[in-house]
Amino acid sequence: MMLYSLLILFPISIFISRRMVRLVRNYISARKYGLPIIIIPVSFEDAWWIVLRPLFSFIPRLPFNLGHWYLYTTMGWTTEDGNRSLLKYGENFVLCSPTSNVLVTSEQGIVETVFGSHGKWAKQQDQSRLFAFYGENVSSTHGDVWRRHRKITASAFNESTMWSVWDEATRRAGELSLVDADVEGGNGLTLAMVRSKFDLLAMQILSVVGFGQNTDLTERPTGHQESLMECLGFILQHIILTVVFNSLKAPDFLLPGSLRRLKVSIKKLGLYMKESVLQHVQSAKSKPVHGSKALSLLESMVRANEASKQEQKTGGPRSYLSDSELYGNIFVFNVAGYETTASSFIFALSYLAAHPDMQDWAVEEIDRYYDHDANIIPDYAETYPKLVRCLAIMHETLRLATPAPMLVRYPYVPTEVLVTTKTGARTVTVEPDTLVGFNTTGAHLSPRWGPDALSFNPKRFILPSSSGEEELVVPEGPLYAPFMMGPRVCPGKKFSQVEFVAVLARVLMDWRVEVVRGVGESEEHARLRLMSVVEEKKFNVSAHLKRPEDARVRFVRQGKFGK
Ligand code: HEM
Repeated sequence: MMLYSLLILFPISIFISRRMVRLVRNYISARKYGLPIIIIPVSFEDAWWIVLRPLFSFIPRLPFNLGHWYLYTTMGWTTEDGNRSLLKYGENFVLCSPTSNVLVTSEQGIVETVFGSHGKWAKQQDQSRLFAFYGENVSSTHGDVWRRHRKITASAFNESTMWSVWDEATRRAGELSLVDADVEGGNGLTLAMVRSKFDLLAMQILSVVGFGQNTDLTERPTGHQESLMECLGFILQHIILTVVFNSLKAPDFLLPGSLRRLKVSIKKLGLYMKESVLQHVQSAKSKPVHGSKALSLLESMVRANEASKQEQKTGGPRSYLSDSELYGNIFVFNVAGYETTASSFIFALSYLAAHPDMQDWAVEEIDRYYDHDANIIPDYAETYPKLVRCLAIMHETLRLATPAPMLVRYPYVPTEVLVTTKTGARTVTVEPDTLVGFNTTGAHLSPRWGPDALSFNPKRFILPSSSGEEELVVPEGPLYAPFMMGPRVCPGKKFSQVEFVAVLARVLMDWRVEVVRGVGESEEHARLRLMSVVEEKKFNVSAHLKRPEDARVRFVRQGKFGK
């Protein structure tokens, strides 16, 4: 018995001692910044902790605030924290763990230095390569390789793509069924139900615009066991499971059903991508594109790639993408574009249900520019630029519920940054083993936004222009950066904005979204309750509600389209 205890306790004590030594070393190094230090015994960089963390969910409830560190041990902790740490510790502080130090910042100068340039600061390797299992891509690469990826992939996000996004999003949103059988009884839909409807919508739009697959959800081409949407959908909805278990080499019979299904979907999606790339390469070689024909992201990318191959200089560095890099990129477009946009829909609709005055304000704009014929899709170039209130609603939603709450970088070599501390500005050297984390949530909810920083007020982004028309004014820089800034700014920014505006405008033409009251509950109380549910967020690839079952909204037909 004694021997068994020793066999177990010995490695554990070695493990703990080594971590203690590293913690002390990192603490000494963190002190040089002159900033508040939060000591955390484990970090979001410890892969084993990510798996075990849920087992320790009791820690925050420990007495005397002993478990305050638990919050900071997950990548998206700022989603839960809101602006609390910023108010308590300031715009700069350090998370010190045995694994590394993270300099958390929302200070303009530091963010501009670190995220504004690509040369000296890199994305954290482990994180950026998570979704590279189909191939390296624009998100997983750095330096010259990244430049090659970015050049080819950027060509996919052109104005003709935006036309497709607009048309597809408007059409799909018009087909949405937002009533459930129980709505007659006045129960409406839980926010979880609404999310799953808009998740599906975002996925359908991506699969059409991304792959050019305008097929039924379940249509299976000859030789395929699953439709493209089925396997893409399954992977995207189980993305964490995919990342964790994709490399598992265990035989099928040892795996639970969901993992077996995942393996099949991963393989099938690979097959679909291979077929699509092959087909587009052949068509790029044989058929030039005429006029403004809208191409899918994949097709545009393949065509730009083929053009690059033609221009390749003998002996020069490779200027085009390999097939696996094409697969890697189209997959990462789907991962990056799906959760982020779907999450914006659910938060925006919840805010609008809780703020009927803002909904009226948006509908007033939509009424001005939309024909009341359901079959007419308004012209993208004519209409989209005018829907500034709808876009302001997206910006306000992304400010309050940003899907990318903390972005991290590390310097390739020891690099100096100017940091403001309680005693004034000082230049500090950031070592390559230290991360700089941009606390976007803190910046978005900072008191710099004024006394109503925590309120939903999309009007803050609108200014009347000299011509009397309303103009969208979005602050530039670290105060508001949901799409990031600098050279690695999100290439799908406009894609998601066009999609959001098209969907919101069409949904609000058809429906009015209202909060559902509990028995004997006042309207005012129901709205406050809805907002309390919306304020409790957690991070899981993007922002999610912690209790989406605890609030309901009802979509009431507006009948403007005579339905
Ligand atoms: C509300 C919607 C969206 C938000 C808030 C968002 C946000 C972001 C942010 C913050 C980054 C920078 C990440 C980093 O540097 O670590 C990023 C990168 C990226 N996004 Fe988006 N995104 C959205 C929609 C989309 C869409 C629709 C697509 C594609 C269809 C897309 C594709 C990408 C790609 C490929 C990157 C990596 C770019 C690079 O590293 O050079 N995103 N996005």
